[in-house]
Amino acid sequence: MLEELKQEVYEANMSLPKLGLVTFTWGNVSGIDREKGLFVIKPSGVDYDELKPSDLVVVNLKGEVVEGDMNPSSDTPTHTYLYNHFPKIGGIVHTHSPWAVSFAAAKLDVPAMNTTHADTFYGDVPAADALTKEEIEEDYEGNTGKTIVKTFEERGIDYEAIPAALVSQHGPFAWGPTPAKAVYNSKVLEVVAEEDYHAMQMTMDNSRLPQYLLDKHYYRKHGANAYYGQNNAKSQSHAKHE
Ligand SMILES: O=C(CO)[C@@H](O)[C@@H](O)COP(=O)(O)O
Repeated sequence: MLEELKQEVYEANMSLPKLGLVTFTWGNVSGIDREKGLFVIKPSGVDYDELKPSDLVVVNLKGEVVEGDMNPSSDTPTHTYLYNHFPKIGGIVHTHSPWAVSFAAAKLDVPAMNTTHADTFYGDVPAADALTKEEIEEDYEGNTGKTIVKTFEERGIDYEAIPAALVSQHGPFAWGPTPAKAVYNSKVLEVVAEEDYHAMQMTMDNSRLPQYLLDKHYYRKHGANAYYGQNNAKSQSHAKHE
């Protein structure tokens, strides 16, 4: 079942160690077949150098395993929630990449401080609200997806214009129309998080790009009426820093 999607998701998973985004077995990539309502995800705890396309687990949008001998990633409930609430995404990546995790640990947005950021993210990448003790005890992974979606809804952020979020004290989730694009967005996030950290240390400031420069770079890559957001879309987090 879904052999082509398994190959695509396998290749996306294997690009994570090549891009320096994962250590050991940390991280996972999934991809969805929207017509079938099924997604494919990395099995939990499997070393990347031992992973095979046939190991990937097929899961439905209730989070139930429909095919696979291994346990799906422990983050499957988060992927499930995001696929159900962000209907235009086709792939999701979770990593523990160190610079993005540093911002997650500090519960800080990754600010849109440079044009590399603006080429991919139309504003600050938000740190989702930290889960309460009750939410963690109730369903940590499921509520992780919920806090990401709730943060985007409350802050009025277009999930296609800013295809990533930080889960406080855990790490980044990134997404896109395909698994490969989700991996690309995950890597850009790690690069700009490191750049921001150094800029903030040197200037003790986290100043933002002016809106016109954010527009110029973002829409140069995505087009005036970008699939990703609308011409005048402003992430709430960016608007407040103008
Ligand atoms: O952080 C955690 C577990 O605490 C996970 O995101 C990470 O180890 C990846 O887990 P999986 O191997 O995908 O189950």
